Amino acid sequence: MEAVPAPLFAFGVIADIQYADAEDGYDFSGYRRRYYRQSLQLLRDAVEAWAAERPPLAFVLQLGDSIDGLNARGGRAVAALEQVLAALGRLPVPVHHTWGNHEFYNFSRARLAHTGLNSRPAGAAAPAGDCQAYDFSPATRFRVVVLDAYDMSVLGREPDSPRYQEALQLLREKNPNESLNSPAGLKEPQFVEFNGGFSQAQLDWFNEVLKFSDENQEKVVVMGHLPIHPGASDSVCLAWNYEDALSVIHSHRCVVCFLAGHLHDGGYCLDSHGVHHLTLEGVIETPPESNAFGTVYVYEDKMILKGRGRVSDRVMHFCKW
Ligand SMILES: Nc1ncnc2c1ncn2[C@@H]1O[C@H](COP(=O)(O)OP(=O)(O)O)[C@@H](O)[C@H]1O
Repeated sequence: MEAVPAPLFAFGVIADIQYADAEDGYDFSGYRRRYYRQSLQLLRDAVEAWAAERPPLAFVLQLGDSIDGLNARGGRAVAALEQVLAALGRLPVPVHHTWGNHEFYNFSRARLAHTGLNSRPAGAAAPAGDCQAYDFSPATRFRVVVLDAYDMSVLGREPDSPRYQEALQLLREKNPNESLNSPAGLKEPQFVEFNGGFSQAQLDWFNEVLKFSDENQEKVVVMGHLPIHPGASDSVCLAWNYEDALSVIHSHRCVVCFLAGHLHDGGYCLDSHGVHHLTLEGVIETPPESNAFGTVYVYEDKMILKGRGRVSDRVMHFCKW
């Protein structure tokens, strides 16, 4: 019998834990149940499963919305975050975090930088300013880029800051609704307050990282809280200027996969340039008897996602090699 080749390395993925010590509730539409308290147990179950994997995982990607905005109202943000980080801290491997809207409902951007959700290694090259994007290389000829989908946003920044004003102006231009969280009647429904986008400085930095990766024959996985391809999202959950991020990716050959959260139903597509877009199902809308996380096994020619609970298994071939 032919031996199954070992992967080069493997990593864990999880999205939208949205933990709060609160009774179950519902999403805005009132139809989707949210298991606020149980989500911490599902995270602990995920950690236990990852910790038992052999060979051990190289790292875990947490795709944003680790705690729910409900915590802010109850003054429980710090306690909730401590519990989530303690659960993840049982893993002996690095966890890389991207920030979602619910992080900003609980903490300012400045504050988040001083919490355990700041996973950017000290001294890592990053865009100028307070953008949280960074990249790292977990293995030879492989790179992970962590994007900051709320770099251009009204969430997380002081109302008197230039970036807040710039974001608000753009949002108001695109969204005339009384509630800026409402996408009703919009030509570009992603222009809602609970989303955000990428600044030009971040896109320029991203372009340089991908140029380096192209030149060094690296394969790149990109992660961000907001999806950037309509085939892997509904029209509301996309990043404001998702097309700009896609243009940067498509002007290089190195990117093999874009990982996102935010859309709790999940999504997937293979785009016209051979990039896999995987939007992970959210833990928060996952019943207690199931789960929503995965392990990605990386090979020379493909990545294999082993999904748990609501997350499906998936083989993602590297189309450009
Ligand atoms: N269609 C809508 N119209 C107005 N407000 C909305 C709408 N959809 C969501 N919201 C509000 O936007 C915010 C973010 O929505 P939420 O459901 O919490 O997003 P998430 O899926 O990230 O948890 C909430 O305050 C919610 O009440």
